[in-house]
Amino acid sequence: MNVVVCNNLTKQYGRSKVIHSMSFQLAENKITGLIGRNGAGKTTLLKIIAGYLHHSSGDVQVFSENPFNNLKVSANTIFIDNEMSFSQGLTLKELLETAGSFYQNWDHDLALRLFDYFSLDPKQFHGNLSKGMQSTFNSIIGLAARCPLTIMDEPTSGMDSGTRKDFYRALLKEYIAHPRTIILSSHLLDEVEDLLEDVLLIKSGEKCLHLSIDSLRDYAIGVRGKTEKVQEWIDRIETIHLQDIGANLSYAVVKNDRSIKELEDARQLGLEITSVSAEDICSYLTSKTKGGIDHVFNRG
Ligand SMILES: Nc1ncnc2c1ncn2[C@@H]1O[C@H](COP(=O)(O)OP(=O)(O)OP(=O)(O)O)[C@@H](O)[C@H]1O
Repeated sequence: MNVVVCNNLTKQYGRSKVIHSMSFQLAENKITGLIGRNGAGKTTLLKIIAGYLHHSSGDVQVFSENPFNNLKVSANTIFIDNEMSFSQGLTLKELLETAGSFYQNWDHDLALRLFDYFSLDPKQFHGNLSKGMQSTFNSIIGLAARCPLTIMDEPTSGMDSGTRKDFYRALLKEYIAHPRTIILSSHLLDEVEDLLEDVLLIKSGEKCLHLSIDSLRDYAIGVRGKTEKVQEWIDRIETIHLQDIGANLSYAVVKNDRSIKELEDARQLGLEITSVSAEDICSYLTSKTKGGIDHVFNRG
């Protein structure tokens, strides 16, 4: 069953279109990484799915219903981000106690254990926490709520690296013990790669790729060698990325669908064929130019 189905989904803020005719489905009980650069439209898309924002055209269904202001969707969904606001008069301990009444699968014992582990002060107020501690508290709510659809928008924002690792480990353990549909947005695939089953990569409001993490790891190959040989080899091949890597040396990334003959040609030209990390593939595919930042410095 698909928990989220989008067909030609579009969102405009005034005249500015920020989600362009996006179509995809998210299956039940999978962890999907929503990956994209700053301003790609991740938060907008997640807020539409969570029912916080109206879409402009196309169709979006969550649990088979339009999510906007929908009771079924809000009862089954939690949206965690760093703008979450809580009752200012309540301490963290009181906030945890009241959270139980909002979420039907709330695990209070888990919330308390995580709260202790991350050394949060029960008498503290949410507004007085550091940015990283607010993210930690929000994430505890997100995990303990055990909502069938758990949406986390940059959940580790502000957390130190140890806390991030602990949080992702807690998320994985929770997910294995209590499967649910999780959407996790991040700029950094590296950090979440081992958790993910699927990746939805977006660029400037458009879907770039939606595939399993294994397929993404296998999506492209790199070739490196003398610039003229690299140029000769990629002559009729569409490149994903092309970069100077030293005096008369270049590195090109192409889709991993070359024929055996083409790969043999590359070896004959003295080119080295390498794998490309999933993080690099995402970075190259979402770059504004084929040469990345080097493009800014190459004026010739
Ligand atoms: N309320 C709004 N009114 C007008 N434009 C908006 C509004 N919210 C977002 N945008 C614009 O929509 C685009 C997508 O923003 P969004 O916050 O969804 O991206 P994002 O991928 O989450 O970015 P980041 O990774 O930087 O948080 C950006 O160009 C942003 O300026």
